[in-house]
Amino acid sequence: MLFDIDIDKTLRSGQRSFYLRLRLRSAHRRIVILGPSGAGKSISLQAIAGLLRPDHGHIRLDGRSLFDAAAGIDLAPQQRRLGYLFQDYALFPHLNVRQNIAFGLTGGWRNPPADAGGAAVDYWLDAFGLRPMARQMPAELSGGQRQRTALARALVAQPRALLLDEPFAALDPALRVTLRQELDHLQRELQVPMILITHDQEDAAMFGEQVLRMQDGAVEMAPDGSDAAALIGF
Ligand SMILES: Nc1ncnc2c1ncn2[C@@H]1O[C@H](COP(=O)(O)OP(=O)(O)OP(=O)(O)O)[C@@H](O)[C@H]1O
Repeated sequence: MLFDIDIDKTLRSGQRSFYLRLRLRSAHRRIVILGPSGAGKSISLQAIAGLLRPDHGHIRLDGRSLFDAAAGIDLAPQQRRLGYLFQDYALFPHLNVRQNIAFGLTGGWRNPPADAGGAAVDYWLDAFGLRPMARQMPAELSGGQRQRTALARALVAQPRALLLDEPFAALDPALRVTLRQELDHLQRELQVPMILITHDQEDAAMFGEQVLRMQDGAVEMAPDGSDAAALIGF
C-alpha cells in the first residue's frame, strides 16, 4: 500500500475545538483531497508532513512508518523526506531563487550561499526555465515563477512523495491552466506520489486518480479502499 493513513487529532483554541479524522489507504499515486474552506485539508497535510502531531493512529508511506502512536514512532519532518508546497509558496524573501531551491537540500539548518549550486539545483533551474532569474529575489518574480521556484525547492531533495496545498489558488486563470499542465507532465515523468489538497473541482478532475471528499474534519474510506464518502453520495 502506497499511502496508509489513519489518524485523528483534536485541535482546541479557546472555546472552539476541531476534530480531524483522516483515513486513507491507497495504491494510487495521484490523490486529491477536495473540500471547502475550513474542512481540515491543510492540517491533514501538516500532520502527514510531521508539522502537527496526531493524537492517535499511524501514517505509512510505501510500508515505512512516518508516525505510529502505538509504537512510539514520530519521524521529524526532514526524516520523512516529503516535498511540501505551501499555499502561499513560503519562499524565503531574503534568499534568491537559487538559494531558495538549494535550501531544500540543507535540511533547514542554514542559509545556502548566494551562488549555491550543485548539479541538482542546476537541474531544477533548467527544468523550470528559472536559470535567467536565478539571482532574483522572490519579490522580483511573477506568480508562476514563484510557484516553479517553490516546486523546485520541494523536489530538489528527491522526496518520496509531494504534498501540495492549493498549488494553483494564487495564480490567475490563464496561468493556472498552464501550470496545471506542467505539474501533470512533471508528475508523470517523475512518477512521484502526491497528495494534493484543493477546493477546486478542476484540480480534482486533472489530478485525482483518487478523489477524497473532506468536510468538517473527516475523510473516511471504506475498508476495501473505495471512497466511503463518495459511496454515500456525500
Ligand atoms: N492550531 C489550531 N487550533 C485550533 N483550531 C485550528 C488550528 N489550526 C486550524 N484550526 C481549525 O481547523 C479547521 C481546519 O483548518 P484547515 O486550515 O485545515 O482548513 P482547510 O480545509 O485547509 O481550509 P482552507 O482551504 O481555508 O485553507 C479550521 O476550522 C481551523 O479554524
